[in-house]
Amino acid sequence: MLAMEKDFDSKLRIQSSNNSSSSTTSSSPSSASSTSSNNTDTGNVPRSKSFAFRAPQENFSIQDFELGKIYGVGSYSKVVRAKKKDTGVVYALKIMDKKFITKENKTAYVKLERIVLDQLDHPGIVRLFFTFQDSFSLYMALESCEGGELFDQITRKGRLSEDDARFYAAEVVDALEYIHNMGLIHRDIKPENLLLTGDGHIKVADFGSVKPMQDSRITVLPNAASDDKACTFVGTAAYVPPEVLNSSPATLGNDLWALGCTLYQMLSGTSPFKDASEWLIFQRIIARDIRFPDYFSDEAKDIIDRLLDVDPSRRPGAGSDGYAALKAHPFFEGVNWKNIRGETPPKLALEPVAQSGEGDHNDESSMNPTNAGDGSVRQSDGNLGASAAEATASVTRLASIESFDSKWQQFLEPGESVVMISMVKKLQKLTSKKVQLILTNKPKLIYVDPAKLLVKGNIIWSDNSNDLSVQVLSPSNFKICTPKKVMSFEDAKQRASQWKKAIENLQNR
Ligand SMILES: Nc1ncnc2c1ncn2[C@@H]1O[C@H](COP(=O)(O)OP(=O)(O)OP(=O)(O)O)[C@@H](O)[C@H]1O
Repeated sequence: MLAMEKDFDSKLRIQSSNNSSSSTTSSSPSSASSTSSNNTDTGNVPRSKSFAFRAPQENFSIQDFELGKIYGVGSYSKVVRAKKKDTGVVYALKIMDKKFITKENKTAYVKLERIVLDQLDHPGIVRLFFTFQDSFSLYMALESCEGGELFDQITRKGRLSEDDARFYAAEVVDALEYIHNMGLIHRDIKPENLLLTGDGHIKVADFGSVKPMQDSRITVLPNAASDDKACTFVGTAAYVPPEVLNSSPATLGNDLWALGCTLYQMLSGTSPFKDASEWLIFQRIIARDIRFPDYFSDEAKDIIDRLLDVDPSRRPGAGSDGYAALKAHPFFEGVNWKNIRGETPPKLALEPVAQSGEGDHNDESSMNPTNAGDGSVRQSDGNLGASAAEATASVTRLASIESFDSKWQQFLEPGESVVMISMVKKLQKLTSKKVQLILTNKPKLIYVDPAKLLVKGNIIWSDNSNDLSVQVLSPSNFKICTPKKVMSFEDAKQRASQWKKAIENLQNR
């Protein structure tokens, strides 16, 4: 952890020029909007090995901020609304626990996101203003997106009108054109990572999976590059293109496929390759099994069909004429590409009032910055109407395909399918045991001894959260609570919140 702190420090203090002025001019959201532009010229992007970050590392402490609600919890971070006490400026503070990041080997991802966001300057991309750290945590002060996730808008509205979907898709296209021109592949485009400003404009977020292409204009520090380990993919199951499932290297076509899936989801309310388990989702993707609802216009069907081309180089935006082909598609007719940020956005659907558990926003432990990275329960995840398949498809890795082995089928009845499955550790006071935890659409929740292939426990299902609930303690650790028993589990793939979501979605189905 110390090494990481030093590493961050040294990388952040390479050059002092510009920094003092940038810290006063660029560390507030208002200055961001004045400097933001659609300009894809990278003249202002430092390209040498030694450079000063635009977003400086400040000597702030968490006490300098008044913390508000938790915007959300990621696999290794927590994002909290935070008002700087002296200036009154509101940020989205991304808090990462150093110990956890180091333990989980996420250092390279954190550095990469930091350095990439630092060099991106576009109104459609979440801006990084400054960073700071203390002994326990790293903090990134991001532009606060008060409108929440596009995912929540789709969930609250059921589905979007074609005009509204066109507006959001055009803003995403505009930001993606910039990202691709900078030589980056985002690799996790999906409605959860498309945030909205308070007035309803799109901001692309979550650059933790970003991949710089060979000719990238972005300067990447040593050890900050993301890796593509064999047998894993980066991204989210429901939005992954078929070539990635066949282990082809990432191209910008990945993002265009994901854009097609996202547009489909805006118009229909669900992603195109929806199914009861990741395994089935992958099968659908490989078979390119797409069904368009009747109410999709011909233009919408056509653009989605083209974006979901199995050949990544034929997706509009990936060809030799670049984004011109995508922007000229009849679906986008009438879009004023020169001034899309000047258009009036769709009206935001507001958060439904007080679901149970919503009061946790002010829960002291979740507001305690030293708990950063503890993966406290994601607050308003807006997922109540979403299917369990989609919830479980989120933030999962291809490695889980291997755990979806036919040997688990013997624990299913005919017609029953797996919603979520993980090799987890069942923690007891002094010992821990590896078990296969299996959630099915019945619903049924069992854990199985993986060596003896014996059911070791059947957790009595209840749709009532008083009788069955999941408590997330960290990205990896969670408890399943029933009136008689509390069972603790550790999921090495950090899917604690996904387990919670999957179980709750089945309870709310
Ligand atoms: N700038 C922001 N403004 C408002 N909310 C944000 C902002 N950035 C992130 N969030 C919210 O916080 C949640 C957690 O974000 P974070 O970047 O930590 O992880 P993630 O992208 O959700 O997940 P993962 O790291 O697992 O891919 C997001 O889902 C989003 O809803």
